[in-house]
Amino acid sequence: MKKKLLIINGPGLSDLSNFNEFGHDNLTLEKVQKKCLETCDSLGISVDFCQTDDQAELSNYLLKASKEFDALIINPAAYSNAASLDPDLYASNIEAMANQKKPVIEVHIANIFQKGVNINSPIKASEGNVGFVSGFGIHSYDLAIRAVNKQLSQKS
Ligand SMILES: O=C1C[C@@](O)(C(=O)O)C[C@@H](O)[C@@H]1O
Repeated sequence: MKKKLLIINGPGLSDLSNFNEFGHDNLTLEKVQKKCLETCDSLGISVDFCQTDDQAELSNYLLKASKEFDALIINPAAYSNAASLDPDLYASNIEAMANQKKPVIEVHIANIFQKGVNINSPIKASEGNVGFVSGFGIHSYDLAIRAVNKQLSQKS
């Protein structure tokens, strides 16, 4: 049976035009989605790709991830530094995945540690299997999918 991957995109990511100034020209979420679907297809992974600006919806997706999916890739976007996000809610769902040894990768289009980028901090989880890819534009997602695929194939 095909492994199931959920890719969640957080608030603001429906419009990627502000990435032009970081050299990721003309990037759109549709292009990112297309690339992800192609990569998953070539690796034999089934994928759901979603975006939300709403915290409640995001936590529903996270709950779904740990119950119904084998792996999660998440771009938390503004939530990685927003004071409004409940960090326990976020961390507990991520850890629910990690506790089941399901790979989780946080991705960012931009390098969030780059000078001039607002201060962000990556997911903090106590379990292993949580990775991080940042700064490679559309390729951040591609790299994350390939890493997830490796981890999933080592498990089976
Ligand atoms: O919304 C975003 C996008 C982002 O997550 C990225 O993909 O590069 C980086 C964050 O700093 C920013 O708040």
